Amino acid sequence: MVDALFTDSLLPRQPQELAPGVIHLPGWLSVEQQDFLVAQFHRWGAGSIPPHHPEIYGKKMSVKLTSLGWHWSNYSYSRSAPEFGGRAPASVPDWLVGVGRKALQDAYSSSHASYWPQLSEPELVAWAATYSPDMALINYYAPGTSMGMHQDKEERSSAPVVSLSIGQTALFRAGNTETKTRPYQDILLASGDLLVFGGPSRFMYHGVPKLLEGTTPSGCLLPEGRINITLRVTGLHPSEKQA
Ligand SMILES: O=C(O)CCC(=O)C(=O)O
Ligand SMILES: [Fe+2]
Repeated sequence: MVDALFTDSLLPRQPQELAPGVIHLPGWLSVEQQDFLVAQFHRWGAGSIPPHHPEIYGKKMSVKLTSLGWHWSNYSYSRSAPEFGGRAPASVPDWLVGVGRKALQDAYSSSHASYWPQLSEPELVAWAATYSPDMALINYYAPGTSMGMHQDKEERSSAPVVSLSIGQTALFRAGNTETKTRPYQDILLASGDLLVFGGPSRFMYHGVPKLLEGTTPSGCLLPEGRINITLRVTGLHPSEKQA
């Protein structure tokens, strides 16, 4: 009861630099943008690779996944999905690349980021404009699901990861780059929040221990659960396939 009183919307949510390179901007997406992304989520899900529970070493993840640009399976990227008739995912649309660029520009502006990337505003704008994510992971967390601590390290690029959240609030655990264990910081990622992690924290361990019940904003087009979209630069050539 008391816990519920002090979670999420009742606490002031401010932009926060959790660690060098890790910036959380609460409420970055407007309600209209969130609505658009929910509709888009359904369109992507109806495409060549339906949301599915990926298997990791034979064990199914609780989260459902689809992707753009590259298919992800068992810690590796491929251009097509053998599990889905060899079909290839749709590519990352230009508008979503644009969202990624704006995300870097906003998150890493000197008003939020004091440690990294330490660029002047014009340098930041120019750098953000070169961000070209060639893959997006689109996760759906049904109520009660979670994601264990892991590093996003299948990419051969150290470009930042841009993460967007829609629907139920998630407890997100931002760890360190060495171990899955402490020190870590727990934050709440609510509908519309932006999180970026790059630079010295690009390969930090992170996970989602749980979703919070009763936190779907009223009017949200996603009736339950949570969508998380991460944009990544794979650094892979389109003709490559990871073993
Ligand atoms: O759902 C999240 O906030 C994080 C998702 C994530 O870590 C991943 O897809 O690799
Ligand atoms: Fe991740």
